[in-house]
Amino acid sequence: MFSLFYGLWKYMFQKSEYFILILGLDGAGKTTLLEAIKTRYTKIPGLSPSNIIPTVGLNIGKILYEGVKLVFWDLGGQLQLRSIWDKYYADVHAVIYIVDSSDKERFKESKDELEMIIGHDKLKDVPILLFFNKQDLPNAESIDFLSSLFQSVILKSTASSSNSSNNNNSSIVSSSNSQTSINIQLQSLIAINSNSKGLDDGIKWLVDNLKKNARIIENEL
Ligand SMILES: Nc1nc2c(ncn2[C@@H]2O[C@H](COP(=O)(O)OP(=O)(O)OP(=O)(O)O)[C@@H](O)[C@H]2O)c(=O)[nH]1
Ligand SMILES: [Mg+2]
Repeated sequence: MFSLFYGLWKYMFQKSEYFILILGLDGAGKTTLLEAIKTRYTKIPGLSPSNIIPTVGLNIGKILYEGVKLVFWDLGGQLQLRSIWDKYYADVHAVIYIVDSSDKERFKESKDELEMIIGHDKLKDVPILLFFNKQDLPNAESIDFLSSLFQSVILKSTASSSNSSNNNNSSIVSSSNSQTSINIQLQSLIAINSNSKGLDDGIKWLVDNLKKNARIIENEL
């Protein structure tokens, strides 16, 4: 009986809370993004980019956005730290994946990591926000170029896709077979600028998707 009332109380009064994992190669800008999110959406500003050092453990940020709580987990991207990424997969509602748009030598490495994420069993039905960061740099590749480069990973991961669409910075790829469905948004970003439109657009897309259809994580019940 108690659990019934508790469930009802939770449903009526508690704000939804979503966990979001921030992944990407070392140096892509994950922590810079996390700090920009704090600056943009909370009253306490995040660290300035000059005070950010490479991540070894876990950085956490929490915000309230349009009535929902978002908890961001930022992990280190160095090769030897990537083996712990998947320990978090079962506990997240969404993934943000960041690419350094100027690091041409590592696009292949970044694509390979993204491919593993998209294809991972524990991340089925989880929305993925793919940020092409550092768009302020003169040697950054264009969003068109990066979109077609990364589109191949997305399509490969959904080999049985029945339908895909692409407009400007966004790409929603879906499949009639729910086992291979994927919901991914491609978005430009300048993480060092906490007021960038890319940041706003990306977070809005994420929250809209979570509100519509977030997966249920068992140990939350
Ligand atoms: N120009 C420019 N530099 C950026 C941007 N975002 C991040 N950087 C720089 O990229 C470098 C790496 O940023 P981090 O946020 O530490 O990268 P990370 O992905 O957290 O790296 P790890 O913690 O090692 O996995 C820093 O020197 C940042 O200032 C951006 O939008 N533009
Ligand atoms: Mg970091």
